[in-house]
Amino acid sequence: MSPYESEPVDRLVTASADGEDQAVEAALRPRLLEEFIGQERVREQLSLVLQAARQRGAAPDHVLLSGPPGLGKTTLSMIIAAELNAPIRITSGPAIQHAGDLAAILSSLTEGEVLFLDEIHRMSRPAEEMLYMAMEDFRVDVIVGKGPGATAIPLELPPFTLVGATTRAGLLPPPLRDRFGFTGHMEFYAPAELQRVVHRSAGLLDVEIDPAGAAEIAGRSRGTPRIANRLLRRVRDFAQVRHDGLVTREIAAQALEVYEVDARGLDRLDRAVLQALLKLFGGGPVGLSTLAVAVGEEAETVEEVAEPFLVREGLLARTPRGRIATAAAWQHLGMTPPQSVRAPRGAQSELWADGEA
Ligand SMILES: Nc1ncnc2c1ncn2[C@@H]1O[C@H](COP(=O)(O)OP(=O)(O)OP(=O)(O)O)[C@@H](O)[C@H]1O
Repeated sequence: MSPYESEPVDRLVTASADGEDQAVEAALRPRLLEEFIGQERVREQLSLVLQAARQRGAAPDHVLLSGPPGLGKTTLSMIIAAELNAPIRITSGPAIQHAGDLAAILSSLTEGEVLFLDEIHRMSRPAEEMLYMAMEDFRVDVIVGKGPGATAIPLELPPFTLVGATTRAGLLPPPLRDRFGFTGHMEFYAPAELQRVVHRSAGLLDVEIDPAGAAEIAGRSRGTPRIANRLLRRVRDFAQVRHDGLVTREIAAQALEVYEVDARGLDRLDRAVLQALLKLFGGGPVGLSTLAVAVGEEAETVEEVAEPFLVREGLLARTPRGRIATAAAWQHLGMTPPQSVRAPRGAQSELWADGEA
């Protein structure tokens, strides 16, 4: 299971969508490629694929979108359909347990339709094998009956475009990966891009916000538009209830302090892990299970929920000897590392190369 998928959804900074997100997201999704913010490379590549297909009057190659949740894979798949003026059918790997489930979907597609298959890496093996043939030859063999009397009835499919999304392109079997004509790798968004996302969403939600307010929310959103949109909604509540509705830098910062999302996007659990590492273990190295006991969480929760972001932010490093805090971690919590840690020797020294003396 991916570290992303195992995140509990009750965290404000989780990248997975909860019920409220799903309801609001539909309204916030950009509809066309030119409204889609950031991901310049994927956008340019995709725009060429789509334009060429439109010129040829044919369905484009199948598209694979890979990257962490909440970066806009579903949104892009809808944009692909909109740009092609084609209908879209949305399903997901876990929803397709049997090859028959997939056969039913494929056989009801219309010509040129876009089929969006989210979490494609979680499809069952027989369905996956059926998909190979459907993608390549626009044909499936439907098996009728069981045992020695079973027969395969070939079924022609209209040309369609599969858009697969995965958080883990590496988990896809090569035969499946190879059948996509184009793979777009989605990256975390830069703060300036997220600021534009916040600004745009604020406009759609009728929230009055100034540029510094949008920047403040963007900086705490962990590079993820879904989180940016969620934080914006919480900040909007705060601005409306406690103030006059206008979101400024100060209001955004105050609101997110109430919700325990700090200036760098760390929440309570992330900070508890760092604090234990620094205060109880002098910055490490300390074993995962010891660290987990210190924060009163399961080792899996610390490893899969808190650590990926802390590692990505360069605040924590996983080493064979245990978890180590980096110079940036001490700095972030406003603490001075002990002398022994400030001048490390050997293997750890590169962790300090860009930190304070
Ligand atoms: N580039 C973008 N510009 C503006 N809004 C965006 C962008 N990317 C994502 N969003 C917004 O972020 C939210 C989440 O996007 P989306 O559902 O497409 O993510 P996802 O990658 O499909 O996530 P998951 O893998 O969890 O389904 C949506 O509300 C969408 O409007």
